[in-house]
Amino acid sequence: MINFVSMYLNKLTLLNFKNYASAELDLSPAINCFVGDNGAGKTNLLEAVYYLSYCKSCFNIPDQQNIRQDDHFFMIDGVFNIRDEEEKIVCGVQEGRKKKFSRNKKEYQRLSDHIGLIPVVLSTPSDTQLIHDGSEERRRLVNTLISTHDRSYLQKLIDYNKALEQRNRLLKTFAEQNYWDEPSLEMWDEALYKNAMPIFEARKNLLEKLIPDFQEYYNYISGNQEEVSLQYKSDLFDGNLADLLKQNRKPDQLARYTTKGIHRDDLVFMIGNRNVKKTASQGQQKTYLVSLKFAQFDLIKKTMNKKPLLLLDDVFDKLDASRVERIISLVAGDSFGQIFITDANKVRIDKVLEKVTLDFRIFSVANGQISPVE
Ligand SMILES: Nc1ncnc2c1ncn2[C@@H]1O[C@H](COP(=O)(O)OP(=O)(O)OP(=O)(O)O)[C@@H](O)[C@H]1O
Repeated sequence: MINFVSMYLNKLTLLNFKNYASAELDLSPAINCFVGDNGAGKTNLLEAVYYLSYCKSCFNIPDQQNIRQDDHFFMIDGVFNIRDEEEKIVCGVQEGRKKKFSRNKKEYQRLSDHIGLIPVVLSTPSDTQLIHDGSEERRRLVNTLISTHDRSYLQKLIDYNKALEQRNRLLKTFAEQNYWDEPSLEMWDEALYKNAMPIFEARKNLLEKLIPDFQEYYNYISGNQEEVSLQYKSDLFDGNLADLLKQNRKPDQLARYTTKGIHRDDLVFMIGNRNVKKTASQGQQKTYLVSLKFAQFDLIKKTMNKKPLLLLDDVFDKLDASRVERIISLVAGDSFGQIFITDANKVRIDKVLEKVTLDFRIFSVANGQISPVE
């Protein structure tokens, strides 16, 4: 049996963070539920926990915008229990100053040194962007997942993107000035295909691990109602990039950009033989995305030997009662660690928790005030 590193957030203190002037929470090591009306500040609490893990907002909101309106700084203070030791993580942002991030009062010189200490997985309604937005969103997910355990991956991606930018610039110049210079193009080809192959292999490996777990979760949550698939699409399945670039000189010349490569990679989300984006119901889309997050959770758990904190924002909305029940039976089992759940529907949360045997705490959230529900 694997012994995962024990890890949970014991106490969370906020000062001037979003709609919280000040708040202090003593948390359960198992399940924590935040209930309250729309706009009360439930998601803001999950965002604060996310900050303590990734040193930034989960919604790409600039730090300064998270300072409470009319205030000049915010502070998020988390007391964790990691391997039975107390660890204090503090994030402070002051207007016009560099963000400060510390562990046990020692300030980090590089925020990247902190990433990985406390992994979290967040499921939020805005995950639907993965389905509805362009392929860049889906590549970002894959890149984030790989870079959590492969530090060299991001550098290869940066090098690839730099070469791609230069090559595209060259193709544009050729077209505008009506000439063609094969050797200077070949120089960038080499930088592209050298980096493309390991990136392609890393993505292929990741998806080979992720897809079976994802399908298993989807089947379980949906009660085996639908068959799902997730497919990795890449030009590199058609041959190596060196050959593809050579074969596509003419299309590149006409398009004025590089038409083949891993910058075009995508994930195809299907239920049965239908594309999720076009035909899946909101509940099916939700099930798809939540299953993907759970598979992501398993992957991080296996690679880092830690159970990430699981943040479930409004996860039950749009799901029928049996799907809700199966999700809760999953997260309240042994496989998961500390969980944070938000819901605007208190009745649903009470019902969901009826069968839970783990320790849980419910907090009522209203206008940036939090109170434990006895
Ligand atoms: N910098 C800020 N200063 C003050 N208030 C802010 C700031 N940023 C966001 N808010 C407020 O936080 C509230 C949104 O909180 P949050 O998204 O956590 O709500 P919620 O309880 O999750 O709602 P829902 O159920 O609709 O998802 C809004 O009222 C918003 O105005």
